[in-house]
Amino acid sequence: MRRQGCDSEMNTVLEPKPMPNFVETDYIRDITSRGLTYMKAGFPVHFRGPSGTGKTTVALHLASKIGRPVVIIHGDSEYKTSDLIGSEQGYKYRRLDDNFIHSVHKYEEDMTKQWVNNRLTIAIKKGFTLVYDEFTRSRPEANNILLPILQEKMMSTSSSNEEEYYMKVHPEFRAIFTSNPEEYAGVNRTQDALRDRMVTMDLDYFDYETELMITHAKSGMSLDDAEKIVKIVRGLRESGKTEFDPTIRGSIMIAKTLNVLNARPDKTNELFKKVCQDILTSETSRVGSKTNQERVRGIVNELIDLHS
Ligand SMILES: Nc1ncnc2c1ncn2[C@@H]1O[C@H](COP(=O)(O)OP(=O)(O)OP(=O)(O)O)[C@@H](O)[C@H]1O
Repeated sequence: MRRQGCDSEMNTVLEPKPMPNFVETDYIRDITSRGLTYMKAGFPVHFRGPSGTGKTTVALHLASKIGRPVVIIHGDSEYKTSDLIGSEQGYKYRRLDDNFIHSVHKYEEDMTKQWVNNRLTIAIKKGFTLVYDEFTRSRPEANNILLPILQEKMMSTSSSNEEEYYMKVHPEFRAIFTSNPEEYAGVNRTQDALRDRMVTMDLDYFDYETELMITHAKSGMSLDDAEKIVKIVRGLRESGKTEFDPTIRGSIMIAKTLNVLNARPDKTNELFKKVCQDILTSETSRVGSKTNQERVRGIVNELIDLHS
C-alpha cells in the first residue's frame, strides 16, 4: 500500500494498492474471500491469532480489496478516546515582548475553538477503511467510542459545536480489527460488546504451502532450499517443546541470513547450523533460560539432520 496523503503526522491515509511479494495460496484466498463477504454484508471483521499468523498482512490485503483509502491505527495502552477521534483545540496564545521595557509581556488570546480530527473520525467522515491493528492493546475506555459507530452508525465527538457533536458514519466506512489472544492475559480482553458487533476469524499458523511460498517470496531463496528451512521450523513448532512457537518470521530470517552469507541449507555447513540455532532459540525462548535454549538447540540439530 502506498502513502496517499497526511492530514497531519498522525493521520496517514494509504492508497489501496496490493502489497509487493504478497503470496496468495488457497489458504489465503479462502480467508480473504470469507472476510470480504462479511465486509460486504456490512460486518466488521476481526482477525484473531497468535503472533506471526499473518493477521496484519491479511487485514491490509483485505482493506486493499475493498478499494477505498485505508487508515491504520495501532492499539496503544496510552490511547485516550481523543487520540482516536480527535479533540477540540484552540485558545492559541501569542506572547508579545516589548524590546525596550523588559517587564512588558502581553498575551494575545485567540478564542476560536476548532475540532481537530484524528484518524478514526477521518475514516468515518470520508468512508475510508479502518485497520485497527492489535486493538486490544488500547484500554476498553478508549475503545468504547467504537460501540455506537459499529452499532448505530453514529459517533459523538464531544465538540461544543452542535453541528459537529454527532457525526454520521459514512456508508462506505468499513473496519477491520486484529488482536492476539496471547496478549489478553492480564491486559485488555476483547470487550464482549465490541466482539458481538464483529465477525471474528481465528487464524492459526499457515499451512505448509503458504509458509513455503511466503519464505520463498520474502527471501528470494529457491523453493527447494526454502522447503528445507520451512520443514525445520515447522518440525520445531510441532515438537511442542518450545516456550513460544517459532513463526514464519524465523523461516524468513534464516533464509535471508543464508542469502547474505551466500550459503545453502546443508547439514554439512556448520554456519547454517549456527544460524538456525541462534534464530530459533531467540524466537522461542524470551526469558533466555539456558535449559530452554539447550533443548531447542538439540531439537534443531535433529531436524537439520533429517531435512537438509
Ligand atoms: N500472504 C502473505 N504474503 C507475503 N508475506 C506474508 C503474508 N502473510 C504474512 N506474511 C509475512 O509473514 C510475517 C508475519 O505476518 P504478520 O506480521 O501479518 O503476522 P501477525 O499475525 O500480524 O504478527 P504479529 O501479531 O506478531 O504482529 C510478516 O513478515 C509478513 O510480511
